[in-house]
Amino acid sequence: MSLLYQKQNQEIRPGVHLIQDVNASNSPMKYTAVKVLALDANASYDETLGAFEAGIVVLTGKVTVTADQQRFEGIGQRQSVFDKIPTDSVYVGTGLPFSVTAQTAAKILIAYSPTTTSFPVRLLKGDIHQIEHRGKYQNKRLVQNILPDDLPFADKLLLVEVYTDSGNWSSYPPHRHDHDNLPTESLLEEIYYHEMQPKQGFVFQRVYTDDHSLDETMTVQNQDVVIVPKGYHPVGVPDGYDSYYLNIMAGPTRVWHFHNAPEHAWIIDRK
Ligand SMILES: O=C(O)C[C@@H](O)[C@H](O)C(=O)CO
Repeated sequence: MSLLYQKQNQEIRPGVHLIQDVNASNSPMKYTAVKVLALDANASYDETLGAFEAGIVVLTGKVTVTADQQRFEGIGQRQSVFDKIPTDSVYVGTGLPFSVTAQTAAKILIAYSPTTTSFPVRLLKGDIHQIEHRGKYQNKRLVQNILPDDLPFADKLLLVEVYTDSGNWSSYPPHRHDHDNLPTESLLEEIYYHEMQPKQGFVFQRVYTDDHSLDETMTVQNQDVVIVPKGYHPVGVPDGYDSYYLNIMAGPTRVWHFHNAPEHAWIIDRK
């Protein structure tokens, strides 16, 4: 089973280009799915959700989103994800129709999680994001929380974006969240949508379980997706390149409690 989904570029509607489409039909993921779309200026994408909730993240550009008689005009805060400006997102509740119209050339990520529990449509402005500077030495990363577990605005979805600069590691020391054992650990699947700066760069990502029954190390390139159905999932960024990834997480309980690999937990305690 490959955990790596390389970028596509398929025009699915006039001016709407499909970059990624990972879901239960082409992956083992049960709680999470993702679409990444590039929209030409003035292009529109619309969809009616089945028994899913969705988080629409405006990765780049300016768009107008309509959902459930609400209209959010001119949302989006950046031209590149590497502007490191928290962007805007829209949460759309289960079963609702939505549309996205690009005012400028734009890129959006639509994160999905199956649910029949309704939560209201909500604009998640970038300026509400909780920003974190995590790590030390070559383990530093910038975290911009979009929909963390302390915002009760969704049934299952958790969304966060992470910047890891040249020569650093993130999602490190390795941790897992694949045991439904609260309060110690929650069971959350995870999807990574990666971008690189400069674009020709790559990162290494390893996904592995304690018993190594799953142990895959991948070369991940710009706009690739990596799925983490279970296991530890560290990311290493080569010198000279900067990494961005957006994480989608979901599972039986919407809380992020992870377990650090014991043999590597000392990394956290360095002075
Ligand atoms: O702190 C980081 O390096 C980011 C990770 O926590 C990432 O968001 C993840 O693996 C969540 O489980």
